[in-house]
This record gives sequence, C-alpha cells and structure tokens, in this order.
Amino acid sequence: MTRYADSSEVQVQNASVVSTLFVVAAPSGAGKSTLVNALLEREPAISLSVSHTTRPPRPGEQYGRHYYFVERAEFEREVAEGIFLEHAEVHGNLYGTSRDKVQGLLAQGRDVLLEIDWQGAAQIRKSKPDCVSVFILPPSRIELERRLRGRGSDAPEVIERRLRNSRGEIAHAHEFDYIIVNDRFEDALDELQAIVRAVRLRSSLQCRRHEALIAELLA
Ligand SMILES: Nc1ncnc2c1ncn2[C@@H]1O[C@H](COP(=O)(O)OP(=O)(O)OP(=O)(O)O)[C@@H](O)[C@H]1O
Ligand SMILES: Nc1nc2c(ncn2[C@@H]2O[C@H](COP(=O)(O)O)[C@@H](O)[C@H]2O)c(=O)[nH]1
Repeated sequence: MTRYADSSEVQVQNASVVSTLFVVAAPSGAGKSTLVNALLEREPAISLSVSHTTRPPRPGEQYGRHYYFVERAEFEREVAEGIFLEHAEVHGNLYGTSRDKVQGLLAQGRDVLLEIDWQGAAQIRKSKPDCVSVFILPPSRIELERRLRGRGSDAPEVIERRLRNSRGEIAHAHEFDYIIVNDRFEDALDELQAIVRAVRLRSSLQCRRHEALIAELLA
C-alpha cells in the first residue's frame, strides 16, 4: 500500500482506491445540514463524520448519530490527549472532529465529509491540503433569519447570537474552494453533488491511479 503523507488522498495500489476529504461550512441556518443529509442520500458512499460537542442536545438529537455530546471537562481532556483532527469554539460551545475515525475511513478508501465551521476548516486545510472545501451562503440576511427562527430548534437568545456571529463567519467564505448559494434547495443540492462528482472524476483520471496498468502494458 502506498500512502501519501500529509495528504487526504490515500492510494491503495491495484485496488486503485483514492479517497477525498470534503469540508462543508456555513453560517448557522444557511441549510448546511439539510443539504448534506440530502447529498448523502444521493451519494451513500460518502461517510459523514460525527463530531463531539459540549452543546446540549436539541429535542430528537441522538448521541452518536447527530453528535457525541460530552461535558466541557471531558472535551478539554480529549483536546489535551490530541484526539481531535480539528476543534473550535462556535457560538459558545466546543466542537471537534475525531482524528482516528476520519483517518481510518480515508485509509479504507472512503470519501469523508466534515460539517464544521470556518475555524475548523482552516485547521483541516493546514493538515490536509488536498481537502475540498465548500461554503454555503444564504440568499439574504432576511432569509437566514427566517430559516433560523423557522427551524424552531433554538432559544431566541441563541438565535440572536448565531445571527450576530454570521457576519464574522461569512467574512471567511472566500477561503473555500467553492461557494454555493442555497436559494432554491434542489439547485443548491445539484451544485453540491456536481462538485463531489467532479472531484471523483478528477481523482479517477489521475496518472498515479493507472501505474499498475501502465506497468503491465510496458512489461
Ligand atoms: N433552500 C432552502 N429553502 C428554504 N428553507 C431551507 C433551505 N435549505 C434549508 N432550509 C431550512 O432552513 C432551516 C435551517 O437549515 P439547517 O438546519 O440545515 O441549517 P444549518 O446550516 O445546518 O444550521 P446549523 O449550523 O445551525 O446546524 C431548516 O429548517 C431547513 O429545513
Ligand atoms: N470546528 C467544528 N465545527 C463544528 C463541528 N461540528 C459542528 N460544527 C459547527 O458548529 C456550528 C453549530 O452547529 P449546531 O449543530 O450547534 O447548530 C455549525 O457551524 C457547525 O458546522 C466540528 O466538529 N468542528
């Protein structure tokens, strides 16, 4: 097996498996989770990383499915132990991505998607420069507020805080490889899927994936 150090791409010779790490970020309420969940229905081969967080669960959220909900002291211990590939404080709560889970999936040749904030995306870009990052924008501030309030999952003061923070988050949109405006949902979903498919096609056509065939043809 040939591994490319410090890269999100892992090639397994002969099996020609190449995996990609996708990063999706957005201001709260832009529709990132709804888009990602719909993408995973269309593209079930992508694994979604389940984050650790100190945020209390919303009604209906399950431990291990939506998040690993932990106390702040436990999260801080895990940070000290180095278990996170990236971690950040977002809207007053701590969030982090398990290093072992992501590395394990990539090593198996699975594409992995991280739904994280811009600070985590910046950390991932440093350690995994081949990652593919997408920022989701709402079509307007009024619509962002309408979606956050309409979701009905957060207290009014939490919604106010997230709306206030959205300016600082949107200021980092230009750091991402792609931007999608989530106005008409189906259009945004098609665009997200198009990015995934284009990246996969590009990976499948890379020269190093065909080393075994070239060697066989030259033998
Ligand atoms: N294109 C769209 N048009 C109208 N409503 C939408 C659209 N996309 C998502 N929504 C709705 O907006 C609300 C917020 O979406 P979602 O929970 O996916 O946001 P999010 O970006 O993941 O937020 P957070 O970061 O807080 O988890 C949901 O009620 C969702 O159904
Ligand atoms: N840096 C990270 N950010 C994360 C992670 N998991 C989620 N998030 C981001 O936090 C906010 C709020 O999420 P919510 O579920 O409380 O609405 C949102 O932007 C998420 O993308 C993570 O592991 N690392």
